[in-house]
Amino acid sequence: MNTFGQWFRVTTFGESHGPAVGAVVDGVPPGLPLSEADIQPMLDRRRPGGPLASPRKEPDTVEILSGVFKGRTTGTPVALLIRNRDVRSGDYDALREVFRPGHADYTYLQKYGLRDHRGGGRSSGRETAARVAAGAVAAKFLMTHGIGVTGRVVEVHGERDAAAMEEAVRSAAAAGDSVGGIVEVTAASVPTGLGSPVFGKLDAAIAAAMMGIGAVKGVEIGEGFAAARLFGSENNDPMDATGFLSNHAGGVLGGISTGQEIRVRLAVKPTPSIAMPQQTVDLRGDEVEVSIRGRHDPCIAFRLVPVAEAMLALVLADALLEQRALGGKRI
Ligand SMILES: Cc1cc2nc3c(=O)[nH]c(=O)nc-3n(C[C@H](O)[C@H](O)[C@H](O)COP(=O)(O)O)c2cc1C
Ligand SMILES: C=C(O[C@@H]1CC(C(=O)O)=C[C@@H](OP(=O)(O)O)[C@H]1O)C(=O)O
Repeated sequence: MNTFGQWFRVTTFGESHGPAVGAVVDGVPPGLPLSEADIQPMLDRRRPGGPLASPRKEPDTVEILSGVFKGRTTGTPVALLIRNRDVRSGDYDALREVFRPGHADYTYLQKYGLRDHRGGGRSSGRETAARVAAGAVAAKFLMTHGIGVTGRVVEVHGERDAAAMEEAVRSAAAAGDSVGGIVEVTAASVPTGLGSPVFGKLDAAIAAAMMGIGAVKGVEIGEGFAAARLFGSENNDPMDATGFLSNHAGGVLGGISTGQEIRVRLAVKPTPSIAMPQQTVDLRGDEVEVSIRGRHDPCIAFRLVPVAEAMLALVLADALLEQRALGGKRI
């Protein structure tokens, strides 16, 4: 069973080098005003291009195929399509029989017994375009409850200053290498009472959603790992008659939202596909050296910000619908 996605449900489809990627969003309440213009800005923030990202030229134009009539959702599945426009599968010819260190090539073959070697296929970061489109629908629904989700890169390769972060990416790319970073995503004006105390914990749902994004290797909520080094007196959030006096918990206590800002941090690993020579094996198990050409992000953290926002929006939309359905405190 999924930890989230029981009420506001999303499936994505498509491969990086197929004709399109897309999403089907089920459970969107009827009557929500929705058009492509609500979704496109979030996709524009995610799409490849620019000095710090893959040079693949994808317009990432979204089409709404169903679930909307006269500018409002009908309560039926909302299908979203994004066509792939700049596929260059020849880049992967030399990798047909080789496992890229750090990518999903080896494990995918172990699981399915076959592999779409063209750009990672289903394991490509390209799939996140579909999630962002779905997340934009969730964000639109959350807006009707006054909830807003925003993210930012807070660190790249240990650097926190914007210019130093950019330089870290540029110099790694110039050396044929890549760097990772930390992304923070927050949700404001979340009502109290979302989530459940045991299996449907809101923090567990958030962690599962974030870990479900490629290249994410760690998730923290509130103080996260730092809490392990604090005293209880430092980590607790005392209350007075006006409410909580601090937010070390990151907006969730006992699996249920406190009504404070939800604060999540993601550790994003360095991009696996790098030009620098690396040791690996081929399909026969023979040792080979691989140097990966093609169009890759030298740092995924910047690309991941709208994806993390989308995932948090999807979890919160799901939790809101659950709260409505279970007839708990009225929201
Ligand atoms: C938005 C985004 C962009 C990505 N861009 C690249 C890329 O250009 N090259 C690459 O090798 N991996 C890229 N990745 C990472 C791989 O998709 C990911 O590392 C791979 O699927 C293995 O999964 P794992 O890192 O979660 O174990 C990207 C991931 C995301 C979310
Ligand atoms: C295309 C996108 O990112 C891609 C993610 C990716 C990977 O291996 O994850 C590899 C690269 O693509 P290609 O398959 O063309 O080599 C990136 O450009 C996108 O985000 O839209």
